[in-house]
Amino acid sequence: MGHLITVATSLNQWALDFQGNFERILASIVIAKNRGARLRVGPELEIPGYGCLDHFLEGDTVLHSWEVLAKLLSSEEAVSIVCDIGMPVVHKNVIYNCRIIIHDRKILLIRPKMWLANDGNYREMRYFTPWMKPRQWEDHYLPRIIQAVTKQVKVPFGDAVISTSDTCIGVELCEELFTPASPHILMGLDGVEIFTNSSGSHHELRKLYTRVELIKEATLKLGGVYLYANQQGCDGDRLYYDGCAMIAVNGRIVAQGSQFSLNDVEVVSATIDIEDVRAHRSKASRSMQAAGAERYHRIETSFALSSGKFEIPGDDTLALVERKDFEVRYHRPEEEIALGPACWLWDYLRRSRTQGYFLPLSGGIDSCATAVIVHSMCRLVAEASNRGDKSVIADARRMTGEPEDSSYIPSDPVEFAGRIFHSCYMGTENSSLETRQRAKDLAQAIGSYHVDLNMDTVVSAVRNLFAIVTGNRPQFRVQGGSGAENLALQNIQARLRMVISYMFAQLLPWVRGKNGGLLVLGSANVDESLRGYLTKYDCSSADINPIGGISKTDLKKFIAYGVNAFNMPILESFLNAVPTAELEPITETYVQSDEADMGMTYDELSVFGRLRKVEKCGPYSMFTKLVLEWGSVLSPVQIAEKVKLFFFEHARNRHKMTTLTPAYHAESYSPDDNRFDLRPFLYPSRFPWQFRKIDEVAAALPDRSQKTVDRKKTE
Ligand SMILES: Nc1ncnc2c1ncn2[C@@H]1O[C@H](COP(=O)(O)OP(=O)(O)OC[C@H]2O[C@@H]([n+]3cccc(C(=O)O)c3)[C@H](O)[C@@H]2O)[C@@H](O)[C@H]1O
Ligand SMILES: Nc1ncnc2c1ncn2[C@@H]1O[C@H](COP(=O)(O)OP(=O)(O)OP(=O)(O)O)[C@@H](O)[C@H]1O
Ligand SMILES: NC(=O)CC[C@H](N)C(=O)O
Repeated sequence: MGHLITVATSLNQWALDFQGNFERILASIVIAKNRGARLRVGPELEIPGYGCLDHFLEGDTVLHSWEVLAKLLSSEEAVSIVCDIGMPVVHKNVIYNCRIIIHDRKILLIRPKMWLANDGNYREMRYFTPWMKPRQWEDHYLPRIIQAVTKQVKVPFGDAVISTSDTCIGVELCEELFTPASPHILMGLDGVEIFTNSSGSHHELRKLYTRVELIKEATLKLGGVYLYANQQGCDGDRLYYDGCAMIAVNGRIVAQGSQFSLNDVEVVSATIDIEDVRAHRSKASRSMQAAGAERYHRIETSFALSSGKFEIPGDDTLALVERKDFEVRYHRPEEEIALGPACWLWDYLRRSRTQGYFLPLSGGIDSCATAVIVHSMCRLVAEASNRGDKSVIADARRMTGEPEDSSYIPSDPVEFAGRIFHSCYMGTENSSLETRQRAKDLAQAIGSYHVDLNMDTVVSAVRNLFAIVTGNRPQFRVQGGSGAENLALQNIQARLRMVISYMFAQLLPWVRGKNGGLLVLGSANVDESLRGYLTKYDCSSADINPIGGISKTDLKKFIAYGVNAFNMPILESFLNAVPTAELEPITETYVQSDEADMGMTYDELSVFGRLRKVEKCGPYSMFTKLVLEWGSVLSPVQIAEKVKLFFFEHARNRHKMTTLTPAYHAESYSPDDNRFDLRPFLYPSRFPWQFRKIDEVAAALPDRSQKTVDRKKTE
């Protein structure tokens, strides 16, 4: 038998955008056929989009999905190729997450998902029921709109495989690859040689390694071809699906698509010799297991994926012949921050049909990181436009108010930023020249339309109003005011910045002679949110936040990376600056620093954050873990004090998380998503029971910190 040309796709689907989703699926089929492929695999639930969430419970979503499938089945494009397409199907009144395998205007098989994703962001059990009958199938009676096209009344529904005249294809859905007893194992032992995997898998920093290892492992022991398709882009929520379609053969990745890209449709192909799979499987131990394996029902078809005779691939496909030396590309976490949130911001902007972004730019690290991510977005737009990407150019023209047929091409990221990105420094008498200048310099390097204003009159107006109404004039601490007065005077500055931001975001396009409005960007990072070190309804309240799921430690590394990657020396000065909110008057003896104010360093805060979110520690288990981690530098009693402070602040400020801005989901934990982080927001924040236990254990433990320091001194 000859070579097989196989493809896997990444599609930028959008939940409930049936028209757009249909067009992208069709475009991917056309590209696959042009490459000579006879099997096309698409992402999970690609017809309605993976992220429909509770809309999966609406009959409309299933109805419109069938309508789209009917159009695909009747299209010329989808003839002479096997297509594996995803949508929800109601079978005997139960909703399943399905793959529909079609060929030449017929449905061959509907394969429901058997192991659903239900952790963290995944809530498939809320909408779907898993298929509970392994290796069994039954008749599914088709809706009449499909019967009219396929002339079939009923089709097989269940856990079966497809037998072509040259090989056997088995279907796997996303999470099924992640389970210990994946379906591909039994299917492979029963002679399935090609596995398709249709995924709706989202980006988290450093996650690609897991996915790649699982795909390699799936075919290393078993032998086989694995076609991995995934959604790509922001489909209407915090998640960014990070594409990276892949093809693996016998434990090696032989083709890989982009992880982050502005492409709407990407098709990854490889030409494979199926004999390699057979050779890989000729092992006695594997044969013993295969001989005793349970059988799968085969849906028999007479078409073939290969030509049936040996032939040298043509010049156009030769380049795709599986390469033994292919190396998987991984991005460093800093690059992931530069690219993932940037692509997400682009999809959000074009899909919301707004005219750009507005960012309160303070001269500090967090809003700087947000600005650099917008810069990265502008670079991606310029690269795509310079490559001639029509859809990116059309979107850019629309959002900048250029006519559709104008000659405008956003080929320069700085010029483009000048049109769609607006930054604003909102100074008060407490602001320093340094932060103001840093904000200005950064805005200049990025090209944003920058506003530098003073808002003291606004702050004084509110302060005066309060004094007139109550007869009391609050003072800062350095002026003799109480803690409550000091805090209220700080918070009003921070909170007024939010109000001013929305005014400017709404009207800056008008000032510049354009229509529409801007989206306000927030820049509270995950650690500060967990600790509650922010003012409720200050600039942490915005429309969307690209860095809300990212820790301060990772953001600092990202800015350091940006110095060279984006050729921006100005970023150095952000890294070297002492973080301060500049909300209080500075005197010769009093300089406010965030770390002193918080009672912990940002590095310590990131460790608390990791233990709280990833390792799911309560106060006591965090204390015991940190005694092991920090015991050589801090005494158990010192660690106990820090842990108690963190939990006290976390609990006391938890109410702020109920109003945090929706943020790009970057780690396994999203502080802002209240569907995701189900916890109360009124806590006994002094945790008397828990803290007493920590104190008792800390007092009884030996202090090893001093000994280590002494030993170091003598070394
Ligand atoms: N249990 C509860 N449930 C629901 N709501 C509750 C609540 N307790 C207070 N509240 C509400 O929350 C308000 C208090 O919260 P909030 O107004 O945020 O004020 P608060 O947390 O008291 O102060 C803000 C903190 O953030 C710090 N900050 C501000 C700005 C920038 C930076 C920085 O450098 O990054 C730091 C500032 O130094 C201070 O420590 C109360 O007035 C009340 O309205
Ligand atoms: N002077 C300012 N001008 C414009 N925006 C500001 C100013 N000060 C604060 N902001 C906005 O409020 C947010 C929170 O301010 P805060 O002082 O708490 O800094 P932060 O959380 O450490 O962030 P950053 O590192 O950006 O300063 C900032 O990220 C910024 O968007
Ligand atoms: N849609 C799914 O089944 C995704 C689940 C899988 N664990 C992932 O993160 O990719």
